[in-house]
Amino acid sequence: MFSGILLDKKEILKYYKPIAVDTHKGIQGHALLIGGSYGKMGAVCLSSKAALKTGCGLVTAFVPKCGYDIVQISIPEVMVLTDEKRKCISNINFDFQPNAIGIGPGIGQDEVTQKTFLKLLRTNKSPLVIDADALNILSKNKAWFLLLPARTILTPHPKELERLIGEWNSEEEKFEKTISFSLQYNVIVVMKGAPTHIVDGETIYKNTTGNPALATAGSGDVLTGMITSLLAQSYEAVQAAILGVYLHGLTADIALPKTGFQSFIASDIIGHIGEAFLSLE
Ligand SMILES: NC(=O)C1=CN([C@@H]2O[C@H](COP(=O)(O)OP(=O)(O)OC[C@H]3O[C@@H](n4cnc5c(N)ncnc54)[C@H](O)[C@@H]3O)[C@@H](O)[C@H]2O)[C@@H](O)CC1
Ligand SMILES: Nc1ncnc2c1ncn2[C@@H]1O[C@H](COP(=O)(O)OP(=O)(O)O)[C@@H](O)[C@H]1O
Ligand SMILES: [Mg+2]
Repeated sequence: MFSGILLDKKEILKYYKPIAVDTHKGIQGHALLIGGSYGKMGAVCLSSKAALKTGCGLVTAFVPKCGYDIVQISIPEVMVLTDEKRKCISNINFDFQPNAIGIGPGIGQDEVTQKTFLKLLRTNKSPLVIDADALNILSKNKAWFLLLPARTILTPHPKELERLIGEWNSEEEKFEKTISFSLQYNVIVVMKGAPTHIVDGETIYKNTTGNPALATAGSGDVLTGMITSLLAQSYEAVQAAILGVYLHGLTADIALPKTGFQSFIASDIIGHIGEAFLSLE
């Protein structure tokens, strides 16, 4: 029997903050999405667009040089900073203080990318979401776990989770190991799956939205953008994770009668974020 907290609409409305009438883009949060590499620029495009569509005022994407035109043309609302390298990220450098940073979608695991990620971990002052290849880099360098800022959000799928915490022999052991990891490093783990669980120390949240339509490329990249956006809008870390996961799943539930399971793609998640928010009003 599940003994944690079920994430249904009633629970979500405890955290959800409607937009203030007098807000403006300058106080609505500035998210920085760091990712992309040659052939995987779509991942960071999806994250950045999802961040905007989840309500933050400004979004900047930091990408390798080859991503400049791709991001500018596919999402004109997003600002772009580029690395000096063409195909991968080697020197993360920006001259503003983001309200939240999401790193990992499509970033690859090149040696130079690993080095600059380490530098970011040592110097960063913004709330952080770590996904995809940034998680895989962490798994290859487990000593870096100690550098994770308190309340960092990690969003592994089951394979990424296994790389982080090692194998498990039962569901129970998987949760025990994830809870220990979360407690030891004071981080929040979004255990993506069907369903997704969010582990914050000994508290476990179980999501109630979502369906197999989400089993499609880029679905997690979108989630990273949504959670980073909420974090940039001043939601506390676990609340950003919870609300992001709930809304992400809800988009697929809303879209399903129109798209069916098969034709739903990650861009359809982004296309339905508005309806998901409206259902909370
Ligand atoms: N359009 C794009 O640019 C895309 C880029 N992507 C990027 O590609 C890189 C590699 O990510 P991947 O996740 O594909 O590669 P990984 O090697 O991390 O994960 C794939 C492996 O995990 C297993 N796996 C995934 N979900 C699972 C689940 N729910 N249960 C059990 N096993 C599961 C798969 O069977 C496979 O063996 C990342 O940087 C990611 O962001 C992907 O997100 C796909 C789309
Ligand atoms: N059968 C399913 N039911 C519900 N959610 C699913 C299902 N399959 C995948 N998802 C969700 O889709 C997302 C997949 O993330 P991920 O594997 O990182 O994708 P990608 O790396 O391609 O962006 C997660 O949020 C996961 O919970
Ligand atoms: Mg992923």
